[in-house]
Amino acid sequence: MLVRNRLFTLLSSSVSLSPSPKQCPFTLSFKVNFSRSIRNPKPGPNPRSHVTTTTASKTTKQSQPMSDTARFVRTVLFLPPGVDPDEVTEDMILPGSNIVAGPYAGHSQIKEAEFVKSSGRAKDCPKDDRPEFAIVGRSNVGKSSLINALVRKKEIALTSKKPGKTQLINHFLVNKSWYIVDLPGYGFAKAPDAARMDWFSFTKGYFLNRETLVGVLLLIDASVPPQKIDLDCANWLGRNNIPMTFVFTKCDKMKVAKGRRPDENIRSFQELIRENYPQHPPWIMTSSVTGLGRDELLLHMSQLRNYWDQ
Ligand SMILES: Nc1nc2c(ncn2[C@@H]2O[C@H](COP(=O)(O)OP(=O)(O)OP(=O)(O)O)[C@@H](O)[C@H]2O)c(=O)[nH]1
Ligand SMILES: [Mg+2]
Repeated sequence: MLVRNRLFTLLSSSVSLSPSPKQCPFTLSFKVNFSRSIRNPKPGPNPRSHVTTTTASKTTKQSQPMSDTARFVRTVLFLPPGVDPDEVTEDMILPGSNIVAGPYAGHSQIKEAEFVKSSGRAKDCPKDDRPEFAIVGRSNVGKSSLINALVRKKEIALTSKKPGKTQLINHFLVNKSWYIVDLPGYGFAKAPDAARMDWFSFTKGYFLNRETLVGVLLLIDASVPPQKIDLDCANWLGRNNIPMTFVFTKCDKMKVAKGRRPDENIRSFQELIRENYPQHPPWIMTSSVTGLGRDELLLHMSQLRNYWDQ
């Protein structure tokens, strides 16, 4: 019940949207099925791997009535495999997120990270079987900065004040066992429409064919109000059943244009997402400047990875 109270406060205190959700041009026209919240888990010996997924429809408890709290928890929180919604307690929720830590959360520290290669096309990407996470978002949202913060190396991924720095698919090998992938940003403000569309044709092949993609971290700039292009991207990923985590960046920026603070922008974004997703995708607040959310995000990635690895 504690869980319910805490999240209810978080969501019900949403600031009013401008424009309101009903008039909002960002409203998505479909409901996304997040049943594949974790992509391509390898079939394995773990007896729990088939019991609980994040979808109610797949659990063995389908015929039992669900408690209000369980229903609420399922709608608002991200439940990783192996977690019973009736057993979620407040201390299982990672701070600054809606993510529950489950039994697959494990070793998450990064001991070593190295740049492996840049690829111009999906078919040129590394061909081994290691799981990977793609970092996606608008130009200048902080993708390269987040990678540097995660691996605690200042310049492993090149950052720039000028949007459009990252132009290729860049693979970074972590602990010799999994990849972080830095992708070019979309929606570079000064690019003509044709060039913006190129982003989708460039990355589409990667998203749709990359068998080892565990999930996408979709970065959203928390220092600005919700942007249509971010919702379009989430929309596209959802429609294609590509599991995503919303990673809110720049949460340290308290002095922002138009007077809206990161927490207000995040609530607005969540409100728009909540309208259209039967189950809320995982989200987390981060700052590459202060390190906010770093350890929590790594733990989240560890549980997705470990489940995938079964
Ligand atoms: N205050 C603040 N600034 C940030 C944060 N993350 C990134 N920045 C700044 O935002 C700018 C863009 O950061 P990048 O990491 O290069 O962004 P990107 O998404 O990789 O950009 P492209 O490669 O051009 O798509 C840089 O000036 C960063 O210093 C953050 O968490 N807080
Ligand atoms: Mg970059």
